[in-house]
Amino acid sequence: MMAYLIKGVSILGAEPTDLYINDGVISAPVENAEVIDAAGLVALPGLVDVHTHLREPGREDAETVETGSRAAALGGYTAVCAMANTSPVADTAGVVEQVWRLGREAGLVDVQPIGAVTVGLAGKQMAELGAMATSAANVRIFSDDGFCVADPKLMRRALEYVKAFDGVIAQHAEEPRLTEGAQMHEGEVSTRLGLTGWPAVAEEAIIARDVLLAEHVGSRLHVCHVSTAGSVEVLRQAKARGVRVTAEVTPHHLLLTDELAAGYDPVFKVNPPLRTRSDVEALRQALLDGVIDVVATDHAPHAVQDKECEWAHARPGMLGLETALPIVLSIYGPQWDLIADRMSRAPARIAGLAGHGGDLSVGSPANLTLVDPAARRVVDPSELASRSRNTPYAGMTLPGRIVATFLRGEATVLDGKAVK
Ligand SMILES: NC(=O)N[C@@H](CC(=O)O)C(=O)O
Ligand SMILES: [Zn+2]
Ligand SMILES: [Zn+2]
Repeated sequence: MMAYLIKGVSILGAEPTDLYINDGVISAPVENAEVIDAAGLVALPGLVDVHTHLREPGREDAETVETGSRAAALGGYTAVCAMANTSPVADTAGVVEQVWRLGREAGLVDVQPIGAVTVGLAGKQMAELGAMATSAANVRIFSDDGFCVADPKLMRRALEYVKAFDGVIAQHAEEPRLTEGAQMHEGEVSTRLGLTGWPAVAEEAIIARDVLLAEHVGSRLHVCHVSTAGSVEVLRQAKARGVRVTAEVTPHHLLLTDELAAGYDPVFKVNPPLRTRSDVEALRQALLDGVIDVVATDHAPHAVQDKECEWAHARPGMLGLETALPIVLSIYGPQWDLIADRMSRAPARIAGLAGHGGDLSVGSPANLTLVDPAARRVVDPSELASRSRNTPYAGMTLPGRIVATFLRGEATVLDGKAVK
């Protein structure tokens, strides 16, 4: 294993220093280390994504564990949690172990599988949560993402069940009866365009119900892709009461609005939909306040034929892994401690990933990324490592280039390029 001297690096924006990596950990000075000139670079703990779609098994034409892992490493990530809406669904020990193993084989990030809450994501019968928890994949997050666990009794039972092993239910909050046929955010723009609306209350009503259920049974709830100002208020009150709830926001909900639907380009179609400017402002403030705990990408690759078609027929979802840090930097600027907390420490804690989200002190696992905050780049979909091309940021100039990423002391990215 190669030893590295990362020379003149700024850890979380502090005065430049030398950082050594040896034997998989941040180490005391060693001889014969490979020198990386890190003047002007900032070191962050490796980013952790609690919400990634890798599409394998089943839609390897859109993404594989390997291509998604490469996109993640290039984005500065050292761990991603892979959502269960694959084909077959990750609702058994067999499937989660397969995804976990593929992640190990790719060796670019730690791939932590998420297990489905219900069999086939059908919302009828609870999946074998215990078997997935005790499998080699060691599943702790369970989610029917893509669908809402709409049945309150099932949701209650799932919350109770995972308590035994400190698991968490990650809810895609969407009351299905309120979003039938929905194409975009319900508001002025949907009225103007004549598209069926997805009202904010469809999200807020489920979050309100679920925080009450989590409070009632004393379990952990995680809310996926929070998108409205009203949801933030429900979460703020629940947290003030001490409910064990955490929440995520995506880079796209922190930046983009429903006005983008006006061009009918399906690259902007996503679930939950892009909302209004005032929702965006509330989400930005909630991430600062800690009412929203983490930034999660909801990286949702889709094949060309599923995206480059009529708006109504296009699949919802957008790429996120390779642009998340630049988007967050463009919004918040160099608030490195905030970024490290919301994109590494807090997500590692929620996912129970020991070894990630550390403080880069001597002896801790060398999971880290080096960022050049002064570099700017134009997003070019053809240059992405993802197998899909559905980025909403094409042509945008964004700050921050990921120069290197290390997973347990092994370089996964050097000079801005994946090493394998
Ligand atoms: N976010 C999306 O619009 N799509 C996700 C599913 C989901 O996160 O709900 C997908 O799997 O494509
Ligand atoms: Zn979802
Ligand atoms: Zn998702």
